[in-house]
Amino acid sequence: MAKQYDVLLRLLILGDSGVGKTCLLCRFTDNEFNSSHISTIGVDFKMRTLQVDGIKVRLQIWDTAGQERYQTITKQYYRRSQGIILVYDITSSSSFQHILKWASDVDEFIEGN
Ligand SMILES: Nc1nc2c(ncn2[C@@H]2O[C@H](COP(=O)(O)OP(=O)(O)OP(=O)(O)O)[C@@H](O)[C@H]2O)c(=O)[nH]1
Repeated sequence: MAKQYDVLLRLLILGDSGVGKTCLLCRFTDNEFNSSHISTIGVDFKMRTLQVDGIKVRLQIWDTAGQERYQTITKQYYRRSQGIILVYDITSSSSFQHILKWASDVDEFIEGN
């Protein structure tokens, strides 16, 4: 059986609740958009495999809940990822300002572990 991928990369999406993290991921993996907002509970993931310079790269992208009450769960995934995508809503300045907080949380968690 042909190998399904050559490289596996784990990415994590972070940002305030409602900024569009799940929608962004659904568009990227399934080319779909759903206008209803159902908050992610804890974490969820989707995959997409791309060809990059002849190499099959499988992206395993973890979508996290933006709500504060899930942060104990979502922080467990910081260390397991090889890349982090920080998302904000272009119509919400507070969600943009909070990007600094998300980034410093990641730094803090990674340094402490
Ligand atoms: N107009 C517009 N609305 C969007 C866009 N992306 C997402 N939305 C809407 O924003 C709302 C929230 O989107 P989600 O993707 O569920 O947000 P989220 O960041 O995953 O939220 P949590 O799971 O609570 O952290 C939904 O009602 C979407 O329809 C966009 O590009 N344009």
